[in-house]
Amino acid sequence: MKTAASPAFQDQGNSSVHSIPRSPRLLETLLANLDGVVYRSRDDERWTIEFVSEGCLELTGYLPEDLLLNQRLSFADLIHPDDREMVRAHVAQCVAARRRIDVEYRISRADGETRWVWARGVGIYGAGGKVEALEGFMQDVTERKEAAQALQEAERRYRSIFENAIEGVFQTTPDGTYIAVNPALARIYGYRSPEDLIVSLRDIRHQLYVEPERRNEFMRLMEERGQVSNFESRVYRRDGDIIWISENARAVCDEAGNLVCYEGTVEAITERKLYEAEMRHQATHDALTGLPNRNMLHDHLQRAINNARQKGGLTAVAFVDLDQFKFINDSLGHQVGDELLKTVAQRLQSCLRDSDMVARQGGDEFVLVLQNQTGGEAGIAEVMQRILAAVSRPWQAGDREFHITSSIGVSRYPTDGKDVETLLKSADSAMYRAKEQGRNNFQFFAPWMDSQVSNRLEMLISLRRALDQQEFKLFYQPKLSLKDGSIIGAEALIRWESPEQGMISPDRFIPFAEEAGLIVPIGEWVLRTACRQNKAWQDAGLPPVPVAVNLSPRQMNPALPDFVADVLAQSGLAAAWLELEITENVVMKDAEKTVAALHALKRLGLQISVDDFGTGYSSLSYLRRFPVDALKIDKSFVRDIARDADSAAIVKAVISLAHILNLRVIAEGVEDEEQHAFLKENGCDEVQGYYFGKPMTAADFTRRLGEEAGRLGEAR
Ligand SMILES: Nc1nc2c(ncn2[C@@H]2O[C@@H]3COP(=O)(O)O[C@H]4[C@@H](O)[C@H](n5cnc6c(=O)[nH]c(N)nc65)O[C@@H]4COP(=O)(O)O[C@H]3[C@H]2O)c(=O)[nH]1
Repeated sequence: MKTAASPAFQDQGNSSVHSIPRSPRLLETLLANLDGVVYRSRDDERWTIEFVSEGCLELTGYLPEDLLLNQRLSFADLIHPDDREMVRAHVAQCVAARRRIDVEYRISRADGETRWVWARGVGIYGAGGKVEALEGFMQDVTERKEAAQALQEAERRYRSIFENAIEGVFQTTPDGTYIAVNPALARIYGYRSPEDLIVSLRDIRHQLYVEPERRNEFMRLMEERGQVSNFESRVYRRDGDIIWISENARAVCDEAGNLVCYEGTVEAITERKLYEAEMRHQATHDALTGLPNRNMLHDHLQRAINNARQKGGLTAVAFVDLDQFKFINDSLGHQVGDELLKTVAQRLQSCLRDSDMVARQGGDEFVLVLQNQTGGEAGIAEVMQRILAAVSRPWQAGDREFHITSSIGVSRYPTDGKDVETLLKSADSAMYRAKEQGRNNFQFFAPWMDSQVSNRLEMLISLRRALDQQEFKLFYQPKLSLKDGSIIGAEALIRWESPEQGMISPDRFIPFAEEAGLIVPIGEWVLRTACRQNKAWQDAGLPPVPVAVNLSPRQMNPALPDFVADVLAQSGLAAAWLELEITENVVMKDAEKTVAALHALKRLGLQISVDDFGTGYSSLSYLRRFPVDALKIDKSFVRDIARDADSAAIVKAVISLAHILNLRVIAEGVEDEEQHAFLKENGCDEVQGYYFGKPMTAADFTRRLGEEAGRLGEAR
């Protein structure tokens, strides 16, 4: 018996007050050994203690005597101030309702520590029904309370994670109904709440998965491995939208190993999927036209070859190149060029079946792969005709209308090549053949085309050699006055005498030389040669005429005026006997710089004419700003003068407007008397064409000038 903690008892000596009778020893021992305290208090403001058992010291740190009749402190003082009101209300309610007191609260121990206690008790009622005392038992439940609180906290935390997770969390039965889901899953699947999802989504296989087999696959993996990771599927949201999700889940089994449910997480990955698809698309498609690019073309063609090898059938590869693309790009700018490429891409697609492919190979080149051509060559030819017609339909850029044509080369598997590279090369060679044939046509590959200089690399090597080995020649074509038919000039036209292929026309190599940057040295050679030749004719006493030299857009650089001055000085030719022919697109391209360069050239004293007039897009009024002396009407208008009223009207309009602008007019490509008569009648100044003389060697032109001198002499 701990004397210091001996039970305190205050006999009230009042028979109306219930009191614990003086206990026998057994009861005392029992009370002393209780893990808690037995108490009796008055139901007054301070809950004055009348009896408290020995455990008081251990529970509160105070001796029973300290509390007895509030000697040191009252029972109310012992209760933690924050809980006092709650305890008071609870006790009052219980007493009033004659219920058992059952309450948990904190007390402040003598050593300052706060402990949780669980107090139970009853009101002791007197004869009048008035409560006389409260009796009960109180024990320390701090450990249980803290454990419960920790559990609650842990649960709260997990619930918070569950409720607030960005990922969806679920539990489902193996037969596909939801047991529990979190708000995120409801959000991902488009339901109002987790409850809404659980009641609405009853059949996961069919209501959720776009491909119901995914559920089978999910179950199979679960059976085999007991889990799935990064399981990606397309699913329906409540509103029918389709999204991508990725699931991580595991099978939950009971102790006996029986499957209870599946639980896991769901991540919405639509954006990532779209991004991945976009990346894949970018790697395999051309950004401008959206068509498959070179990489995809190669893969596709390889598959087409494999297919044709296994199953037979004719596969064709068509190389489509736009004829005037460079010109449009240079003169109208890249934006218009881009629009044109997009238009052509759409038109090509519209000519093909779904199983065919059109890819952009680069620049203005497109490649078509036509599989399983049951119609044979005739069928392919029909498709090519359709494509030529579709590409050449007029197209609109802003408020202007344009025309463009294409040249197509076709190779066939297996006749023209058995692998991707060879088929493409053969189609490319055939395309060059189509260009040579006058453009706006298609050609099937033939083995002899391989020996032609159709490969660009070979072309480049050959052109460089041609410059070094002096394989270029200048021909001269006479220009005549329409007034008296006299020779009033010569146009210098380049020829390439290739040791392997004989005479090659400039149409075949000039565009390539322009593209490859070789036009500058070639152009310099032309200018020197023409000036030297003209000076030689003059020195030989022949009638002096200006020689006209074609200038490519690439030559229009700031150094050109100095270079021309230098060439004139070296050759000794007076500037008045040199004429430079620039095409319309040179004029239009970078107008400010061109105006400056043209003025500098004009200051040297030479003549400038605008070539191929009418084929480009410059307006006559625009020409007012340029210091030019003459316009050359393109031969395409001259050719059609007699047949086509529009061409005749254009030629007439150009002549009269040029005269208003004080410019000379030269018609080129005059081939017959009818054209000659029309031009003369309508006031054209000069003519050039096969009717008066084809381009000829310098020696032939010397003779022609000699005859002219004789004729002039006779006339005098
Ligand atoms: N159908 C027909 N054609 C006729 C007639 N009369 C002349 N021609 C041809 O018309 C072209 C006129 O030259 P271009 O329009 O400047 O067109 C030239 C010019 O743009 C370019 N070119 C020629 N030589 C040079 C050069 O030295 N430098 C540059 N940059 N380009 C050149 O190559 C183009 C073609 O030259 P060529 O084949 O010599 O073709 C020449 C000439 O042979 C005719 O009555 N009927």
